[in-house]
Amino acid sequence: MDEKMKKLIVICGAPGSGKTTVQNYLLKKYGFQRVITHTTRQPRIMEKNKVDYYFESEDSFYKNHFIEYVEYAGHMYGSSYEGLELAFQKSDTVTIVLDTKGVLSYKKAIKDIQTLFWYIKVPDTKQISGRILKRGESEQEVAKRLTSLEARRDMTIPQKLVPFCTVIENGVWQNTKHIVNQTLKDAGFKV
Ligand SMILES: Nc1nc2c(ncn2[C@@H]2O[C@H](COP(=O)(O)OP(=O)(O)O)[C@@H](O)[C@H]2O)c(=O)[nH]1
Ligand SMILES: Nc1ncnc2c1ncn2[C@@H]1O[C@H](COP(=O)(O)OP(=O)(O)O)[C@@H](O)[C@H]1O
Repeated sequence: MDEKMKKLIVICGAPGSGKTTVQNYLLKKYGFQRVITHTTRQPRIMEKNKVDYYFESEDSFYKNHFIEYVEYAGHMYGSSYEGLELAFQKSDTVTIVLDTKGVLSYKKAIKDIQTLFWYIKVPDTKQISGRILKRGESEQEVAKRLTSLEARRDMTIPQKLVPFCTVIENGVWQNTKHIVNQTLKDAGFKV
């Protein structure tokens, strides 16, 4: 594929802010592909291996060729060169969900691809735990993730991301869809 055709949308934000919901909207409405990343955490009820993540053991995780990897709330997460390549084989625009630390590493590593960076923000953070609980996780699990150092860091946009990251407010979903469409349009995507 011509490198100039390739486009990447990097999505970050707090747990439960709607990163996956926004990504799924992009896949459904625009036919973009998602970059599947790797994790050592257990799959949630509806999650499937090789669709939502490559679910890895502590050993198999380190066998991948990572662009970057992080520890987040006690589990490992990493994005591989293979995952990115596979997504680009299927579409010239792909999206990836990362934590905010991974965004900085990714930005440094991937320089030849036109990239949009989005930080998903919930206007009222009190809504977050309610939204996550609807996803079917236990209250204990949700509490552990939300109180982690990484989740607290990602609850607001880190200063280093401000110069290049577009903040997408995810309050009422109907409005979010318009914001996403408009943001793509502003970036020169045909919508
Ligand atoms: N740096 C990095 N972060 C990742 C990767 N894959 C997922 N994440 C992030 O890891 C964090 C935890 O993800 P997850 O367990 O799915 O929880 P969620 O944010 O509540 O949906 C989120 O901030 C994801 O964006 C990766 O490959 N690299
Ligand atoms: N605008 C919204 N209004 C209400 N619920 C939402 C909205 N956006 C996402 N959700 C719900 O919030 C929960 C967390 O969203 P999700 O996309 O899984 O978050 P993340 O990937 O950031 O952890 C899901 O149950 C999802 O259906």
